[in-house]
Amino acid sequence: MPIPTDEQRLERRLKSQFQKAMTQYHLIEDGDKILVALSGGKDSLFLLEMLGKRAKIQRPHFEVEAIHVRMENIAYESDTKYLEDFAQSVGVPLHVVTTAFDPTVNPRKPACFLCSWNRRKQIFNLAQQIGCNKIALGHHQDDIIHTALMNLSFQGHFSTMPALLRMKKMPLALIRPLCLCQETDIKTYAEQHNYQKQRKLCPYEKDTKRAEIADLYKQMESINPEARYSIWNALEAEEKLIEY
Ligand SMILES: Nc1ncnc2c1ncn2[C@@H]1O[C@H](COP(=O)(O)OP(=O)(O)OP(=O)(O)O)[C@@H](O)[C@H]1O
Repeated sequence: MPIPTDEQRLERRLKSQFQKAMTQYHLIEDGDKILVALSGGKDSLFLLEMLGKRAKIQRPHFEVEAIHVRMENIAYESDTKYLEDFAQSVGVPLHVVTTAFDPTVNPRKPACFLCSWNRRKQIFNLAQQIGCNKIALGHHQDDIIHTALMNLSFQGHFSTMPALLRMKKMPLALIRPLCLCQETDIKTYAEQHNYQKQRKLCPYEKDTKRAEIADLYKQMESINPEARYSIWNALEAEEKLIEY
């Protein structure tokens, strides 16, 4: 048997982590209709590719559509044509929705909050309109760990963005199928597969606290290369990864 190349090993690892997340956190069931939230970044592109390809396999049988939300008043240059072609190449219909928000209406709410609130609203509305029961987001394991450290440092509780979150007020669940994948692996995969980078020009984007926490986490990993697994096991043990 030929020895697999680094590229093949990476692809196998990512696929098996994706598969493991699906079963371990009960992310996908037969008959699901999933709406992938596609920002155009490497993570949600990779998520779309994985779900699009997985949907072609017999069991579980599920359908996939995607949404990309464009914020009219933010100079976030997403190449819509590229996203449409990408979605088509993995056999997923893409909905492009354009919206806007007024940052002056409620000056006490930061622009980032208003922007993401509006984006979420569009995603939830479309999911319900087209009969989706799940929304898939492109957060990976590093995002989930950073959020846990943020909540611990600033909110005074141990919690994070769960892999599966069933909404209480509507028949919808949020899923994060990349929750076991590491950011560096997705980045390398995206480079190997020539994913096109989207240019972000958001004037409001300066979440310095999150960037500082990401640096802190790097330091933790340099002290203990197993820190990732330790934090993840703690989240598992405290049942923070599935919310019914
Ligand atoms: N404009 C958008 N349209 C649709 N979904 C979005 C949009 N922006 C973000 N999302 C969803 O929210 C997730 C987290 O958003 P975030 O801004 O942290 O990601 P990103 O760094 O822009 O891109 P990505 O996570 O895709 O690499 C994305 O992975 C995606 O699923």
